[in-house]
Amino acid sequence: MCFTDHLRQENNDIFALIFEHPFVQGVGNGTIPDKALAHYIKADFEYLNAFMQIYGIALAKSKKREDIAYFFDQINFVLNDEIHPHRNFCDHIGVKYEDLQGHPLPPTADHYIKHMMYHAQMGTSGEILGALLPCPWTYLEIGKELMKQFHPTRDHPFYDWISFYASDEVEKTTTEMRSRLDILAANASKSEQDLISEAFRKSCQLELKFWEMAYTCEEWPGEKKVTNQ
Ligand SMILES: Cc1ncc(C[n+]2csc(CCO)c2C)c(N)n1
Repeated sequence: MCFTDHLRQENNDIFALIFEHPFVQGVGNGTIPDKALAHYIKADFEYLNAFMQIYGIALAKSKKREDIAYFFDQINFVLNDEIHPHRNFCDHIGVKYEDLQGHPLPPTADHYIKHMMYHAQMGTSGEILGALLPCPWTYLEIGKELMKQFHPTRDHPFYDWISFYASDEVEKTTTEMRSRLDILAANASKSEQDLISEAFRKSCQLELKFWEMAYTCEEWPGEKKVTNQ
């Protein structure tokens, strides 16, 4: 068993909770309150900006041309392809994408991006990938799980969202990140491997909490608005 197989096995409890979360099940059966969809897109637009910045930090720390090219391609993917599933949600609720951009991150999304930023700034390359991997991996499995459970056809309201995440491109992104992490972990000490596992598990848990944040329209308490600083 390779390192990332172990990670997947150790976090099976969280993957299972994600698949059965009411937001994720609501994507499958086409019923999610509009409010929750809007809350999700607002937070996810900012999350994807942060994700690209983290790839940028990883790129800046890369020495080999091939690694630079890898992070560059991943930024390009998030920038130009990840907008399609967002547009699917926007079209469904009849809201312009632009109106859901530039909003402050709710607490859970704020915590998640700061967790990834921490590993990007303070950790090894393995730790960075450990913190990033649950992002494509949980979404790929959600896409496949919803395909299996609901067999959506083109007339399903979230057909584009589900088929995007169940696609070969997202599979390729996940497989490539896994193989890169497997190589780094194979050359890492036991204590570094433990740090990678810890970063991976927290990101899985924060993925689950992100769905909950969107479903409950989580906000910061109090009257004064916060910013994304
Ligand atoms: C909270 C949250 N987690 C994961 C994704 C999915 N996702 C984000 S970036 C990316 C590509 C990675 O190279 C994928 C698959 C999302 N949209 N929002």
